Amino acid sequence: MTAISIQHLTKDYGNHRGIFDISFEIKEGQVFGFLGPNGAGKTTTMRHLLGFIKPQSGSSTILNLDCWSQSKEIQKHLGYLPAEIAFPENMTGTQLIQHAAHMRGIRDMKRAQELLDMFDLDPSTQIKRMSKGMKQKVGIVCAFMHDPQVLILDEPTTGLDPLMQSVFVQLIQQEKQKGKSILMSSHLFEEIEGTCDTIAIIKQGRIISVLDSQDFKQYDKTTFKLSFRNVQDFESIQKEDFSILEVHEDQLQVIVEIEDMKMNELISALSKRDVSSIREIKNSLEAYFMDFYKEGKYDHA
Ligand SMILES: Nc1ncnc2c1ncn2[C@@H]1O[C@H](COP(=O)(O)OP(=O)(O)OP(=O)(O)O)[C@@H](O)[C@H]1O
Repeated sequence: MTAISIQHLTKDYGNHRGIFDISFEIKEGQVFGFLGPNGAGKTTTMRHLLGFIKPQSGSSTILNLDCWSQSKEIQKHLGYLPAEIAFPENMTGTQLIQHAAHMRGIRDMKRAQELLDMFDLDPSTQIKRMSKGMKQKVGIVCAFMHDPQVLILDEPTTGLDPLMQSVFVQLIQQEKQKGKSILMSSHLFEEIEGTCDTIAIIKQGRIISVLDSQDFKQYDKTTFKLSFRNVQDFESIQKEDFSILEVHEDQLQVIVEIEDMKMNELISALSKRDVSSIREIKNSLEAYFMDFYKEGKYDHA
């Protein structure tokens, strides 16, 4: 069954800003990553799903309910974590969580307590005295505590430290196991790589690429910075059949991108040469996405 469906969604704010002809579907039990540079249109798309914005054209549904006209019904099945959470500052975290539970008619606070334990949060502090990370944890508890069927998470790990980011990845994996459908925007490649079945990349309001996790494997390449002790070896390696990204003559350095299946060929070529250092310089999936993020590439007029 389709959990979220977006069909030709458009909201033109003028000056090429907004979203244009966005279409994608998220199936039940699917974790869908939404990636794109600042101002690309992720939040605008999500706000349509929440029923906060009326589309100029196109439509969106959650669990076959229309996001604009049936948003109240959708709320019962939806958990939402906004990118910027505006909490009432004069409450404690506990009061806010209880208030949110009351609004949703939740009496059993077992799941809320499990989430508090998982994220190691004592919510008794006044919200105005909480750090950004603590507020984010309160937001996560409020988004997940009613065990919603569909989750929309806008940059959910903003402000969380690396340990808590990994706890969050575990939470997403658990929810996926339970069959929940999740749309999540993020700027963190590891988070996306560790959780998502499908990724859509949005740029300047348009979807420019949709990949599924099988496709990521095709980008299993590693980039190495190789330094040599002599000019002959530095020059001869460039004549081998490797994809050379950069050459730094003054440092006798070559930057190569190697597909995993060609790794043995690289090792064999290096064993015949005098190598002073080998450094892995970046994750290939990240490199792949960076290509889309870069100014000028895949831009629409
Ligand atoms: N209410 C509005 N009025 C005018 N322009 C808007 C409005 N809301 C968003 N925009 C513009 O639409 C574009 C998309 O913004 P959006 O917030 O959806 O981007 P985003 O992908 O979520 O960015 P970020 O990663 O920075 O959060 C931006 O150019 C933004 O300035």
